Amino acid sequence: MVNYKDLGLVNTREMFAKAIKGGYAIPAFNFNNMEQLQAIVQAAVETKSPVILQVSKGARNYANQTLLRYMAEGAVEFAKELGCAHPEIVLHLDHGDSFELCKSCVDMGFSSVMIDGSHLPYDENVALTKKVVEYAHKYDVTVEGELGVLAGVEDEVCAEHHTYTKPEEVVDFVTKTGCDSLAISIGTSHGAYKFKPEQCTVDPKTGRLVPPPLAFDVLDGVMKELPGFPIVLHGSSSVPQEYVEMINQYGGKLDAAIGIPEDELRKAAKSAVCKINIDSDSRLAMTAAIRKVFAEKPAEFDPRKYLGPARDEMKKLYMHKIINVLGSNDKLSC
Ligand SMILES: O=C(CO)COP(=O)(O)O
Ligand SMILES: O=C[C@H](O)COP(=O)(O)O
Ligand SMILES: [Zn+2]
Ligand SMILES: [Zn+2]
Repeated sequence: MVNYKDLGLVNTREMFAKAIKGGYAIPAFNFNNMEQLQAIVQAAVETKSPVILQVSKGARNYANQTLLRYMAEGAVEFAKELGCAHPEIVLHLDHGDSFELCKSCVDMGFSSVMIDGSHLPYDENVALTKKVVEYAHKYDVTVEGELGVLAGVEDEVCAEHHTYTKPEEVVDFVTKTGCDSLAISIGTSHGAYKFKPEQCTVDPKTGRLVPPPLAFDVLDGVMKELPGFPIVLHGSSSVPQEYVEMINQYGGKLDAAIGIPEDELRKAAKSAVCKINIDSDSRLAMTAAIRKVFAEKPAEFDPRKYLGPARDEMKKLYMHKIINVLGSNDKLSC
């Protein structure tokens, strides 16, 4: 049993309270490998931003949960070496799907866990979330629950349509479970194909596709029911078209990849939305940079020569999100 406090990590409680008050959102970036983690920490330190490091089930299968935990512990020391004496780093389980998984993360030093019972019948979601909260709170680990279902593939379940969160359920859910934050469904979804082209209009200036707006009325309804309660948005990559074009230019094939416009995320970040999840954009930045090196320097075979540029591109992306979209920069004294 390791407690996250001994690893220099923090939970989300104060972080979220400050973010809601300050009208910004904390970036929750997924990581699966060293280069992503380095880029996240470098970006957070350079912008003086708190940050949430997210580990998904896929990441655990790919990189091993224990190794990722030690990497996150190393991230705290790395941030200090980079000049931030008091970094605020959360190690969070993304889309936990069982009590046992959440418990094992709490026991190995995660400071925050998500229990995603959103695909279960309401009462089962309540019971499972409550059980995780009761365990996690014993160790001061914060818990994210979820109500409403995102369209697309989520937690190995595929939903064709969004089921928006019902504002009339949120007070009951939060009261019964005791969760610390709530992920909601308002039209975002996971991955790089969030909208079909036929759902979009065309911007006459750029010729690019503009997706339908998020259901801000649902978010407003939730905030009215739960004033000041921390809300989380999953599936919030914006799928920068520069990266899609770069990938396609250098031999990739991404057709009609469309994300959430950054203006909508900016608007959400100013509200009670205090955690915004971004994974796909980092994958796109990494892939674009690697493809460029492969295309331009076909004789290169030292991984550092393409993973290095990929790391730089991801860092640029993370800094952009922090400074220009979420507004979480300059929140640490360091
Ligand atoms: O929600 C996410 C992780 O939980 C990531 O969403 P994206 O696929 O939009 O990056
Ligand atoms: O929720 C989805 C995250 O982007 C994690 O994705 P993953 O399961 O492929 O690691
Ligand atoms: Zn879910
Ligand atoms: Zn998610």
